[in-house]
Amino acid sequence: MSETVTSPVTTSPGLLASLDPLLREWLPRQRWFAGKGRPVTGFSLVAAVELLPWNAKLGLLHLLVRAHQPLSAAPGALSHPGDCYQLLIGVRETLPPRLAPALIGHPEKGPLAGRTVYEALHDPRAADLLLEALRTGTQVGALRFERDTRQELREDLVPRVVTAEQSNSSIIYGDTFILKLLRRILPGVNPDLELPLALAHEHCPRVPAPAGWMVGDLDGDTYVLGVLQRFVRGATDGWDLALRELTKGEDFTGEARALGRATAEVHTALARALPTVTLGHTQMDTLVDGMIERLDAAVQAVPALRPYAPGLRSAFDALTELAAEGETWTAQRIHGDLHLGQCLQDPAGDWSLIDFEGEPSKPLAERRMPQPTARDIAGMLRSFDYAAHSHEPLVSDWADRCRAAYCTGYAEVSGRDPRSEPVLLRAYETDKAIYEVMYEARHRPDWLPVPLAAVQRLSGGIAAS
Ligand SMILES: Nc1ncnc2c1ncn2[C@@H]1O[C@H](COP(=O)(O)OP(=O)(O)O)[C@@H](O)[C@H]1O
Ligand SMILES: O=P(O)(O)O[C@H]1O[C@H](CO)[C@@H](O[C@H]2O[C@H](CO)[C@@H](O)[C@H](O)[C@H]2O)[C@H](O)[C@H]1O
Repeated sequence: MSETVTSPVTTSPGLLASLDPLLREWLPRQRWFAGKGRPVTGFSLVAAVELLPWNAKLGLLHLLVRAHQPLSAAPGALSHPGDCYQLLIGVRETLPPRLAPALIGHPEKGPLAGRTVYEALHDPRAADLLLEALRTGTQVGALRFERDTRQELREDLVPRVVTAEQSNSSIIYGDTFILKLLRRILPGVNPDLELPLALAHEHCPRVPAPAGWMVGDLDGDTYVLGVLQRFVRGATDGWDLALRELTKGEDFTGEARALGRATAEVHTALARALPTVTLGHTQMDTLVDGMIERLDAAVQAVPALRPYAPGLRSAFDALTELAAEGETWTAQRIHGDLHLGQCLQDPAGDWSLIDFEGEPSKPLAERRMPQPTARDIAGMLRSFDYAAHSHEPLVSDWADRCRAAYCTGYAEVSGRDPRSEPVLLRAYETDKAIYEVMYEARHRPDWLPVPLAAVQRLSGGIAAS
């Protein structure tokens, strides 16, 4: 039986006070929490909606809360209202054993005292309610659920939560749809909805079409909160597939070439759907300035980069020189964070690209700027290199062959071989490798040798093959 919203009531701030001590503990432990390393000192409520009344047998609260954190981890640093997060909080007397892992805690004060609160995504009744709200196009308080009525959305799809590590949280419905609930919420147009919608409009089959979306209307701003998308059934992601083929000693160039074709199909459709611009020397200088700033910051943070800095810098200077000589480039909307893990292969062998959110740490306006397609291509070239380096023993020419096949596939569809612009490609690959050095130093120090090996190669001036 499907759940429906019973009480479109905006909830009282007393509820947040009741949850506050529990959330301070729970939030920083979540994979998707962006403010790691700094304590949460409190919350302010941005919006709250009771999807089911909190004092009912099953209560369901939709909260947008701003976490207060000090700007640095230094003792005594002042706390500020920081990132805004989307939370779906269930309230029950007691939790059934199957929901025990979702426990947030037992509030001691305020209206929720004595009850049990938990992460409601894991509760099929809450998941059903979200699907039903999308199906029926419900509006409740500041929350608006919308759908593409051309796609059939059955009400009996059984939900299950995605347990893999991810930056947001997703629920799969009956292996037919997947709902991604964005966790760190920003006002404005979100490319994770904008680009798949634009691609669906262009009938691009390489990106699963959005079937529904969930937004919040707050103080004149719209916040994208969730996207329901066709689920690619039985899919394997490109990263897992590449590692599997490496282990078996199988050739991956056929897949790499197909991935190049898929990327070009998506780029071509995006260039049709959304504006493109020409980058002259002023615009290219601005892009290069960003690359140099990221290099400088990375050298400060990771001293192992220092010996390579001049060589890396030369990759950026070469681009500036070309721009000064009058060369121009086309920029368009791109994926923005493309790597093998963002590519899904279905059992028929067809590839789809997912996760158009861009780099989550960047502001939305920056993520939505037109950019050279070389940026996405460089991301994939780096990914083949990563895959080769995670295999023992290192198969030295595996990445080179995949990288070449990917570029060949890309050229077959787009008519432009990325290798014909080696200076641009080297600059973007260098920028990506520097980003990866920072990422690995922060999150996975064991992986640091992988981008550092690329840094060594790129600083020697060897362009992508
Ligand atoms: N349309 C889809 N079909 C099948 N699986 C998907 C789909 N979208 C996402 N997934 C799975 O969910 C995981 C997380 O999705 P993703 O969009 O990358 O989320 P996040 O932004 O949280 O990292 C992916 O790695 C993939 O395994
Ligand atoms: O998947 P996200 O969008 O959160 O991207 C971040 O994490 C990625 C790792 O999970 C990281 O990707 C790097 O490692 C991958 C292998 O694990 C490799 O395929 C990528 O090429 C490499 O960049 C990504 O950089 C980071 O933003």
